[in-house]
Amino acid sequence: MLPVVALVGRPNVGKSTLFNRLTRTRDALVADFPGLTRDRKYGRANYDGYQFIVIDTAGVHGDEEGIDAEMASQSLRAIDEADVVLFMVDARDGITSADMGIAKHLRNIGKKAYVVANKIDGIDAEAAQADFYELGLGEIYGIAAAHGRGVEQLLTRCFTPLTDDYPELLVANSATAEATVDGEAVEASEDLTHDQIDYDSLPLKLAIVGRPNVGKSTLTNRILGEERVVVFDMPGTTRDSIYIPMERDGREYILIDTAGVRRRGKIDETVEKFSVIKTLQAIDDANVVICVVDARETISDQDLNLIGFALNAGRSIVIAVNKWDGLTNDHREEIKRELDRRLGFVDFARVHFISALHGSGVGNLFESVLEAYASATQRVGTSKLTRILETAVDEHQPPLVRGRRVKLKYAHAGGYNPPRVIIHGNQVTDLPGSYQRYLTNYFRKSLGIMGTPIKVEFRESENPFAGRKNKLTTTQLRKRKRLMKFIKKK
Ligand SMILES: Nc1nc2c(ncn2[C@@H]2O[C@H](COP(=O)(O)OP(=O)(O)OP(=O)(O)O)[C@@H](O)[C@H]2O)c(=O)[nH]1
Ligand SMILES: Nc1nc2c(ncn2[C@@H]2O[C@H](COP(=O)(O)OP(=O)(O)OP(=O)(O)O)[C@@H](O)[C@H]2O)c(=O)[nH]1
Repeated sequence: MLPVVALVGRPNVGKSTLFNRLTRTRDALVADFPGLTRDRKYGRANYDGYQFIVIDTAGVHGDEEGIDAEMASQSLRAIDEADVVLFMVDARDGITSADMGIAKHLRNIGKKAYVVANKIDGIDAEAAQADFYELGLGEIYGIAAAHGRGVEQLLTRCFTPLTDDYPELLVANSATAEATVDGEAVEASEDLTHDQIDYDSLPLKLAIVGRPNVGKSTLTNRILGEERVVVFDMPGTTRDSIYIPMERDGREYILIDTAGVRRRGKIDETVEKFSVIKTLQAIDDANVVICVVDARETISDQDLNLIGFALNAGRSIVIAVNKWDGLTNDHREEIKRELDRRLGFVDFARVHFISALHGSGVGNLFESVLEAYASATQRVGTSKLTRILETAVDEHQPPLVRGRRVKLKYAHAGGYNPPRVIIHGNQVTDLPGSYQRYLTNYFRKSLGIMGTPIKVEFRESENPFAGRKNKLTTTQLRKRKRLMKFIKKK
């Protein structure tokens, strides 16, 4: 599971700026659920070797009387869901009464909160920070969210106590990239791990996610109704999903149920049925995600954000358009056109039209689930990948950059789940986006990859890290050491 970090503070202290910095990845997609979450914004952060879920809250306003109500309405919920609270204040403004009010709440709740004094750029940071000890929440961490200063130290500080509880916190993928600094060792060992795993005999973890009311429970029950089931609750907080082992055609699965299978006498009306955190955790924990959308409603931004979150997390996906029963042909054609238009960014995912209620199309879903899983876990050797690269280049030469043709030399596998292909060559960082997309699609087609994102990365043949080592800060070195230790342990 990924740990959850909540950003709280009064308006304008820089919460959104920090949120954007933390959730920015190369293909950033923020899971934003307006309407559902009443002003909370959820994102998946992949920052500086750490991955976690971050919640941005709308600011708590300054008026003393309103604080309780506002904190209760949304910030409190975020704090409740979080493992770590970052309480942001404005280093330039000094303490305000709103800050004092929030601090009081945090002290009462007793959850670990770190006071983050933002906007320390261009001012006497130490003097400005000193002010905030009065909040009574311990050490003050100065940052400039807009420039990134201090952010890494802050994260290292608040995550160090969590690394034992949350092994997923440390990113294995970016560790691979980092670890090439020290040679081939890590990449080789990652391959070894992958090669040692017999994916076919592992239970396939399958999450069924979607907005409220799209039919997740109906689908889960439909799938389970046909199978022999043992239901068990993972004990813990409300944010835990239910894990249900099942068997289908001789293969083991674990269904991760975010909706809660209907069981008589067990429905607690007070618990919010739909939880974004629960959904995001389930996606993260799954091998394959079935994203359920409602055919009777237009595809919403929330649907797209869920799908985007799954892709960003590198998960394989299958899209199930539910409630396909009882629609006229015209209506169906219209829905299909709408889907084509809005789901272009996941054109590699299979789309199924199903009726969870009547069961039609549900069996076929599993074919795509297995196909996506096989795509994500397949093994491909360097020689095959390099051959594909050569054919791609033969068919369509890379462009000239500053009068020289970009040279692509060889390709190798850089990771699995999702598959990563690393291409080495000269001037590769100058390759235009269109050619990078051409190569990505070419690899996808040649490898027959469906339902899973594929990442193609480029490395300069000369050691791109040469001379960089000395420039790493001590914190970076320490973190790298920890990452290496973590990878070796895995
Ligand atoms: N100088 C400086 N300005 C910053 C920094 N971080 C944010 N700001 C500025 O502070 C202002 C508020 O930033 P936001 O990120 O929108 O603040 P917020 O806390 O999300 O505000 P609400 O959305 O109203 O709650 C913007 O004008 C930012 O450009 C920083 O590190 N240094
Ligand atoms: N016509 C039709 N209705 C369906 C279908 N699947 C589900 N429904 C109906 O849609 C409603 C919502 O279904 P649920 O399975 O409770 O949806 P959910 O996604 O689990 O909802 P939450 O638990 O609130 O997140 C119910 O009234 C179902 O009977 C379907 O395939 N066709």
